[in-house]
Amino acid sequence: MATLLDGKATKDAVFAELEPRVSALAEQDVVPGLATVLVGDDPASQNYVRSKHRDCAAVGVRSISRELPADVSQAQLEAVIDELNADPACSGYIVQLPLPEHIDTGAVLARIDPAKDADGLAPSSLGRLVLGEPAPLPCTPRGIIELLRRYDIPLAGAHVAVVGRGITVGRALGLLLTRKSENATVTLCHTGTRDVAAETRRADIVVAAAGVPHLVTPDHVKSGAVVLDVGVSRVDGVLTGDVAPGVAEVAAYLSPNPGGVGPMTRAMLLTNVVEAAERARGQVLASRGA
Ligand SMILES: Nc1nc2c(c(=O)[nH]1)N[C@@H](CN(C=O)c1ccc(C(=O)N[C@@H](CCC(=O)O)C(=O)O)cc1)CN2
Ligand SMILES: [Mg+2]
Repeated sequence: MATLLDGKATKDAVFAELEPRVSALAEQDVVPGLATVLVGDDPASQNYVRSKHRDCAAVGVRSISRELPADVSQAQLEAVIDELNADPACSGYIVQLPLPEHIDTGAVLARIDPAKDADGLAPSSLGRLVLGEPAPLPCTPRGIIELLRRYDIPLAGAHVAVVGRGITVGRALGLLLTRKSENATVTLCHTGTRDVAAETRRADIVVAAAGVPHLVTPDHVKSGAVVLDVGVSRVDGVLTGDVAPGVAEVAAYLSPNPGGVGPMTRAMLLTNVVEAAERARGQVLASRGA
């Protein structure tokens, strides 16, 4: 049976490491602040936002909540973005996705001050990632890499098959993994891929992020591979991942869903916020010549 990659325990370890950094900022009268923008009343999104606020309390980060009705206009939503961009108590913020259909999501993300982009999903942050320039990193891909690193699973030279080309996971993960610091070789599979199983069977690491319940079955995975289940679907109200149960008998390591990459996404969000506060503090000191 595969060894489970425990995202919850790893998130707790990341939080324990953040606490002294938050204390060091507090000694300089800086309290990092994370704001969340939630539009509408989707229960899953409400749940994710609630857990982000709980995480803030656990680590000593101030949290700010903006909740807007599902029929909010583009202009009203953008006014909230402008407020957060100007709010000195907010070190970083996220706009919970997905947004309602009538909202131009790209325009909203493009309006986020890049210095406050806690999600790393603003176009300027993704552009900087493509160019190899420092930028906040998208939380789920960063969480995947951090989870592998903490279990000593090597990426350099590894063949990683990513299934799913969404911006929040698959496409951004491909960019992170092919940086020189990771040096992995990536195959990005999507709905146009002729034979997904043939691609994943060649891989040392399979990341299933398509949002198709139990898409990855044991015959998609070579013996001894590492498999991360990232996709989220609800089947009869039950959270169901992209990885079928029998995969645990073939893989050497499995990041389960729930309990794997989801908690790591939360851990990396708090890390991004603390880093944003540290950067902002560094800039204030530099401007004073300190
Ligand atoms: N602005 C963003 N929107 C969304 C993101 C994102 O990174 N930024 N990702 C997802 C939702 N998400 C965070 O926002 C998220 C999803 C899941 C989890 C998590 O910890 N899941 C638990 C299970 C929870 C359950 O039972 O429902 C787990 O995997 O163990 C955290 C964050 C889409 N939107
Ligand atoms: Mg839209």
